[in-house]
Amino acid sequence: MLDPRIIDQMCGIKTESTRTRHFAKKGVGRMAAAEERDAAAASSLAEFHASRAGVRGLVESGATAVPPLFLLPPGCGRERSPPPPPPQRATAFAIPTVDLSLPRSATVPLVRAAATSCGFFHVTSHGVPPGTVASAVAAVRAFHEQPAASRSPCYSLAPEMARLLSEALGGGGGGVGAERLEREMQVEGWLMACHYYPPCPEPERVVGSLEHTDPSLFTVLAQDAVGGLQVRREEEEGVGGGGGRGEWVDVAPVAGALVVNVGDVLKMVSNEEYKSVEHRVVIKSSQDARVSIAVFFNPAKRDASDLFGPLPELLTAERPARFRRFSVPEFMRSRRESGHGKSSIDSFRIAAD
Ligand SMILES: O=C(O)CCC(=O)C(=O)O
Ligand SMILES: [Fe+2]
Repeated sequence: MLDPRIIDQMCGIKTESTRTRHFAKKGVGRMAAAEERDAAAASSLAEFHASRAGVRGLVESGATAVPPLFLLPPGCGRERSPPPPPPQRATAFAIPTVDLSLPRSATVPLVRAAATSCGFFHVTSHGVPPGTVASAVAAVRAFHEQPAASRSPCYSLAPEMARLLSEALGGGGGGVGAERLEREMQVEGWLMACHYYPPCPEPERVVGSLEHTDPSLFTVLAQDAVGGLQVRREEEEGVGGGGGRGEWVDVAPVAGALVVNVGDVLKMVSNEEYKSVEHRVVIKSSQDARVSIAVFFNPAKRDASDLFGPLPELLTAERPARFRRFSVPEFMRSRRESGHGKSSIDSFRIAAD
């Protein structure tokens, strides 16, 4: 059994390794080696995904060494240093501690000293009951430590959705191919938002979440039975598309179903074949709190030089590219600049003649 800390490290290393593979791609003259390495890495990654057991599955399979997939390539300058020899005596680095029950005149200089020296500090007497933290930690642990048979569908849903959305692009009948999106951008779920919408005595006077489009490729959402998710329906174009027109309609929860919605990145990559629809959450109940969990799937290729745009095979004389190419950092910057939740894709739109 691996130490759980190693699992965490493995998760961290995986992310780094994905990024480093993209750096490797840029080495002119070492292209063949880099491509070979990429192909090998892609096939190990595919094998890992096919196991449908996640990183924890490696632990359960009794792995005693970190598979190469999770290691940075040698010479990239970002490898982890070899583990130090076992210490003769405990040498744990102690970050400063700030006891929040002390008077302000004491905590301010302590915080200043900590923040200006090592930048990390513990806070104690913070008022958050230990049981509250423990129950949040236990919920995360319980999810990841379910039997593999219960967890594995979670790992397979995302790649399956990416393949389906890809295959359905370009007029069906195979479309652009099931692997196209994965090849173009390497789809990964790297952000989860857990929402809790408390009941409200005057539900009609508030919103749980303001109208927005998701900046993702696509989002998978689990919701309980309370309801409150609404999408903006535009008459001319079917459902959605933003622009602040159209009527809000409820997306009633369906027992056992998950909601999938297209995000702004996929709208642009699909050259607007797919809609990224404005949605919001209203409060439906003065009695029941609502819980939802959104997982946002995005391109793993997030370097400034990884450019995406409408897939070339979707472009025709009648339907030329509607968006210019963009990188994920550029897209996220434009999203921040356009203000919370506002779609910024119009700044990438190519004006029609
Ligand atoms: O809670 C919901 O149903 C929607 C949440 C949402 O739209 C989001 O997290 O982007
Ligand atoms: Fe959303």
